[in-house]
Amino acid sequence: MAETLTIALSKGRIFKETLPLLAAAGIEPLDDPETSRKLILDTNHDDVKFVIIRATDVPTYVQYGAADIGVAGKDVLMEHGGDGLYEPLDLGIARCRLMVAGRPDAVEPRGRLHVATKFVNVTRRYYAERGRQVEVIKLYGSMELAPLVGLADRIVDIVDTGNTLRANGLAPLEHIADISARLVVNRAAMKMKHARLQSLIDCMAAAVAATA
Ligand SMILES: Nc1ncnc2c1ncn2[C@@H]1O[C@H](COP(=O)(O)OP(=O)(O)OP(=O)(O)O)[C@@H](O)[C@H]1O
Ligand SMILES: O=P(O)(O)OC[C@H]1O[C@H](OP(=O)(O)OP(=O)(O)O)[C@H](O)[C@@H]1O
Repeated sequence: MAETLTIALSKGRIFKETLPLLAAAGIEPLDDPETSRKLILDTNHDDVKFVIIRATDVPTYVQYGAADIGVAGKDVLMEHGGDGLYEPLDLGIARCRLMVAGRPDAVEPRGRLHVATKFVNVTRRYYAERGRQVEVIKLYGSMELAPLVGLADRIVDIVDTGNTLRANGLAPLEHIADISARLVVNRAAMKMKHARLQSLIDCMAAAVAATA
């Protein structure tokens, strides 16, 4: 049997939207991660496995070679930095925008701007490039709450429909980047398992082109 090919995916929208692209490459899971408690899923190929992990952990697993290939949002990749990763394909799925948001009537504070986010590296870089010293406050979720309770003046978060911001009386203020999910490949695996990975990338690229 050939050496195992390990594919890292997160539950939810990434898994759901990647499935048809993997099916185009002839790869299908034998379990549903939404109902199964298993973290390693078998597929219809004995030598292909999925590992089901948090979205933010995908670059780390692929960087260290614990997974050969994975799917991660560009937001997560920007925050991770991309060390040890090859990014061969924009899958065009899980599209959204990374934005600065705040109260619609937001004024500049007297002191430093306080910005709450889980994207601390991206946020520091964004303001540093604009020559602004800001206080970045690391949160792990529910960023929209921060300006409502006086924890921060702004947030940096994902915006899709804008419903979450609106529901909390916030508005998008500055666009940082357009986001979609990307295929990421471990650099060493790309050499060692080149033929299999390249044919998987090619099949997925054809499926992406067909849906565009
Ligand atoms: N509302 C959204 N609409 C479209 N794409 C989104 C939306 N929210 C997040 N995304 C994209 O999908 C990716 C995965 O999001 P998902 O909600 O599955 O994980 P998460 O909750 O951000 O991560 P974690 O599991 O670490 O909390 C994000 O990195 C982003 O690129
Ligand atoms: O602009 P919207 O369409 O409201 O989407 C934006 C929200 O989606 C994401 O959250 P998360 O993935 O936790 O929420 P979801 O899975 O309910 O979209 C993100 O952190 C925002 O809170």
